[in-house]
Amino acid sequence: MVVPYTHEPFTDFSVEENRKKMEEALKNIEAEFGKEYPLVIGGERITTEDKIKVVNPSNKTEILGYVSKSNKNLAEKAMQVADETFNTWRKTDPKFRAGVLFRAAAIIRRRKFEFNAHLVKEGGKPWKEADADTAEAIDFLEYYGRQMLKIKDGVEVNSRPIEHNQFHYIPLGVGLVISPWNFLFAIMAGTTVASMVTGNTVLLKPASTTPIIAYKFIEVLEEAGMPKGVVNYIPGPGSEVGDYLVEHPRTRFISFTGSREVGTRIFEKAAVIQEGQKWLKRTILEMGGKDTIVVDNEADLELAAQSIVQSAFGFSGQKCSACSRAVIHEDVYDQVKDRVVELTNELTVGDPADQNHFMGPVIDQAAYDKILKYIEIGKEEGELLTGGEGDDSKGWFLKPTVFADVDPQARIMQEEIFGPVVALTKAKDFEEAIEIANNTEYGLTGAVITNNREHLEQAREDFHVGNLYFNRGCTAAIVGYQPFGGFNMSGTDSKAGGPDYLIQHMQGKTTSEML
Ligand SMILES: NC(=O)c1ccc[n+]([C@@H]2O[C@H](COP(=O)([O-])OP(=O)(O)OC[C@H]3O[C@@H](n4cnc5c(N)ncnc54)[C@H](O)[C@@H]3O)[C@@H](O)[C@H]2O)c1
Ligand SMILES: N[C@@H](CCC=O)C(=O)O
Repeated sequence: MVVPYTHEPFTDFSVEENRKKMEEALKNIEAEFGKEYPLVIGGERITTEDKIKVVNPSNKTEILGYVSKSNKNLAEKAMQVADETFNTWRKTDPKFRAGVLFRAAAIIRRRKFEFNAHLVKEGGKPWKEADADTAEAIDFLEYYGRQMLKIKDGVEVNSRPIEHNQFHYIPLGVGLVISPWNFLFAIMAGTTVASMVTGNTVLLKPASTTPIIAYKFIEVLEEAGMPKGVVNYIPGPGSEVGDYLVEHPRTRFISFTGSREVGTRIFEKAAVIQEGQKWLKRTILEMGGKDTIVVDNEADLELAAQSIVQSAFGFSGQKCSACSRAVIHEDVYDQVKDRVVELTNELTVGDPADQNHFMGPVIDQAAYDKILKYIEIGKEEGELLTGGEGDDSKGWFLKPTVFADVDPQARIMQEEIFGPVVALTKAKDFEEAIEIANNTEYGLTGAVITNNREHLEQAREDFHVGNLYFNRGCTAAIVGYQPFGGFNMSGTDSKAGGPDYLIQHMQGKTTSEML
C-alpha cells in the first residue's frame, strides 16, 4: 500500500536554515561548471565531438557544461535499443515500474536544494520558481506512480455465464518525448515518466538550452532501479534528431511540449505514414497560450492587480500559463491599471542566485531579441506604461513591461510573446470581456476576478480555456489538483497531472474467454 498522494510542499526560504542550505547548494554546484555530459543509450555513455554549450542565462560567460549532441545515426541507435528493450519492459510488473518512480521521488526530495540550485543556474529561475519546478517534478513521480497502480488491472466490464470478459490497458511501444526549457525539470520528468511507467520505452530529447537537468534526471532514474534502455537520453537539434525520430516508422507515439509552431509541424509530420509503419502514431501535443485575466467591476481590485502582476511576471512571463493580457471592465480600468503599474515598478530584476530578485533573465539571446521586437510592436499598438527596456551585456535581462489601451485584435494581444510583457484593454461589460478573452486561437489558461456569482457561472460555461481560475492568478497548476492542458491551438488537452493522462500512453485491450 502506498500512502495517498498529496503535493510536495514548497520550501519556505524565510526560514534561516532553508536560506543557508540554498546558498550552500548554489556554492557547491559551482564545482560542476564546465563538466562534460554524454548521451545515454541503453545505459551506455556516448561522447560525441559535437557538443551543446550550456550557459547561465544570467551570466553568458558562466559555462555550466558541454553536452554531447546526438545526430541521425545515434538517434537510430537509440531507436533500436528502445525498440528491443520494449519487448521486456512492457512485461514488467506495473508495481515494479511505479516503484522506480517512488524511489526517484525520494532521491530528488533528499537532494532538493541541489536540484533547485541547478535550476537557478541552468533555467535562470528565481529560488521560489526553481523550488516549485523541483516540487512539481516530485509530484509527477508520486502521482503517476499511484495512477499506474490504479489502472494496472484495467476496468471491470460485464461478463455472462458462458464467457469471462476483461478490459485492460497495454503499452504502445517506443515514445519520443520532446520537452521545453521553461519547466526544464518538471515537464521533462513528468512527460518522461508518464511514458515509461505505462510500459513504453522512451527516447528523451530535452530542449537544447537546458539539457543538463535531463542528464541528472537519467542518473536519478538509474539509481532508482530503472533498467538500461528504458529511457534513452539523446539531446540534439530539433530540426535533425527531432524530425528524424518524428518521421521514424518505429516511433509509436510522440509526447511534445513546446511552441505552437513546432507542435503543429510535428502533428503534420507524424500523420504521414512511412514505409514499413504499422500504426497511426499517437501525438500528445501541449503548446502555447495567450492567457487572459478578466477583471469585473464588482471585484477586489487589489487582488486583481496582484494577480495580473504575479501571473504576468513570475519567471519573467516564460510560462505557457502566463497572463499576457488583462481585460478590465471600464468602470475600474483606471484604478486597476494604476495599481498594476505601481506593483510592477516595485519588482526587482537581476541574477536569481540572489534571493532578493523577483525576476531573473529570459532564457537566451533569441528570446531576448524576440521579446524586444514585440515591445517595439507594442509601442505602436498601445501606450507603454512601464518597462520596455533590456540589458543583455551580461545576461538576458528585460524590465517587466506594461502596455495599456491595446486593441483586442492587436498583435501583442494575439501572439504569444513568452516574456515579461502584459497588455491591458478595456471592456464595456462582462459579456464583452469574455468575448475578448476568447478571441485568440489559443485556449490554455484564464482567470476571472469578480464577486458576482452569476458572472462566475457565465465564465465557467463560456470562457473557453483548459484551466480556468476564479479570484486568483492564472499560473501555478498543481499536479493531481489542477490537471493541466489547453484547448484549440494550445494543444491536445492531454491534462498533465490529471487522472486521464496515463491512459493516453496506452491502448485498451479486450479479452473474451468462453468458459
Ligand atoms: N502547454 C503546455 O503545457 C506548455 C508547457 C510549457 C511550455 N509550453 C510552450 O512551450 C514554448 C516554449 O518552449 P520552447 O521554446 O522550448 O518551445 P520549442 O517549440 O521551441 O521547443 C520545444 C522542444 O521542441 C524541440 N524541437 C524544435 N524543433 C523541432 C523539430 N523540428 N522537431 C522536433 N522537435 C523540435 C526543441 O528542441 C525543444 O526540445 C512556449 O510556446 C510555451 O507556451 C507549453
Ligand atoms: N503548469 C504551469 C505552466 C506550464 C507551462 O509553462 C502552470 O500552471 O503555471
